[in-house]
Amino acid sequence: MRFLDAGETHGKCLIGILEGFPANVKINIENINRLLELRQRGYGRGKRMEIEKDRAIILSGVRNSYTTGAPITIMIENKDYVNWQQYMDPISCDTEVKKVTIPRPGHADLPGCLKYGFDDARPVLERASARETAMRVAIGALCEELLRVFEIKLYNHVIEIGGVRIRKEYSFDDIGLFEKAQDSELFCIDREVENDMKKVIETAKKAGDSVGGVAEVICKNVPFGLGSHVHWDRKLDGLIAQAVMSIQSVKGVEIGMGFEAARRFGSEVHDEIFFDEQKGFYRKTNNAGGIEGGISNGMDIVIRAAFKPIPTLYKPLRSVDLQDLKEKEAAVERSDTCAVPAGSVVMRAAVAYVLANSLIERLSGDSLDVMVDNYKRLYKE
Ligand SMILES: Cc1cc2nc3c(=O)[nH]c(=O)nc-3n(C[C@H](O)[C@H](O)[C@H](O)COP(=O)(O)O)c2cc1C
Ligand SMILES: C=C(O[C@@H]1CC(C(=O)O)=C[C@@H](OP(=O)(O)O)[C@H]1O)C(=O)O
Repeated sequence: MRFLDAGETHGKCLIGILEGFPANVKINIENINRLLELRQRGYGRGKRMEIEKDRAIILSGVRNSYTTGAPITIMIENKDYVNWQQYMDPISCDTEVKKVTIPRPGHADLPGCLKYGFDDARPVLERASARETAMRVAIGALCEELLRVFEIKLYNHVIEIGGVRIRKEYSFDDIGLFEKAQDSELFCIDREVENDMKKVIETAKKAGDSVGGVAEVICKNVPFGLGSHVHWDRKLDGLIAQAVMSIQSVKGVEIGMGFEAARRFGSEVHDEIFFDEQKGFYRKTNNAGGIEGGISNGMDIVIRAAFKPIPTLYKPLRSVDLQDLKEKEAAVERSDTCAVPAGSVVMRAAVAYVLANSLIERLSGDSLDVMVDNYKRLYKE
């Protein structure tokens, strides 16, 4: 598969085209809209989320709720466009009014202007904005529709915000815990700690500051054999890392034990191999996070990402005006204070896309029936 998404944060809409998705997969549009709604939630979001009500409008590639194998086009409307058309209309608009000439440290403003030769960061931030992640979530949700047929399920939750970390020890088998986390304001399994996380966000907001954090995605029931050890660009861990790292504000990606493995002895890290007539090969631990040698090993795939704090600060950092090269306070745009919960949903979508793509490759699927047959042959016989 491949997908392309387009659209500016204050433009008319977002468009995504997903090509190579197999035919005959039943799509429940409500599942897609539910993930879109989850992405909009999360304590610490700004005023924009009060304007938008993201809904996926499918324009092609699906007929009577079944995919046809043709490219799937999705549109998500930007409700804020009515307030921006005079500054964003593709053919004729006022480009003098919404100029951003003092780049925000940490955003794409300065490198974007330098690279594209602009003295106004408006065209840069319009596309760099994480508004675009709404489409990535719609695409990922579509991929989850395929993964669900093979009982592969993904869960996202937040484990740390601004240095406040969940205290709870949890098992990846406790699915109820992760499902319940979706009902909380920060997608957190530890309600007590969640209050402390909210306090950190409040403190940042009052100070005109921002906070980041860490989110985790757990993928259950992933069959062995996705990805490959043979080429660098087919390694599942590499593909996941790229997809997750490309999310706005992600600065670190871990799989399984991640960075902690670098501090331990091999005997404390590697998951010993056992065999049982019923279960086949199995492990008692999953420090590898479900991937060895770039190939899924049949255990849960566990990914964590570190999100840096939001770059727009209401109490701005120092910057330099692109017009007169004088030191000034960075520009302030309407902004979130913390986007880690939303980021966890985007992360889940990014991983869903990679897993669906690898599954299609593995089960050589132009249509779902072929994939199901191949799945049975490989995993059930
Ligand atoms: C869901 C989400 C919402 C975000 N909201 C904002 C925001 O309101 N203001 C802001 O300055 N950055 C926001 N960001 C982060 C910027 O988009 C991001 O820092 C910027 O595009 C630069 O990319 P980089 O952080 O990957 O270097 C958000 C990120 C995510 C994932
Ligand atoms: C629009 C979304 O997030 C936006 C991401 C974003 C940024 O700079 O990344 C800046 C803000 O944009 P605005 O100035 O329009 O409020 C966020 O609201 C969204 O997540 O759907």
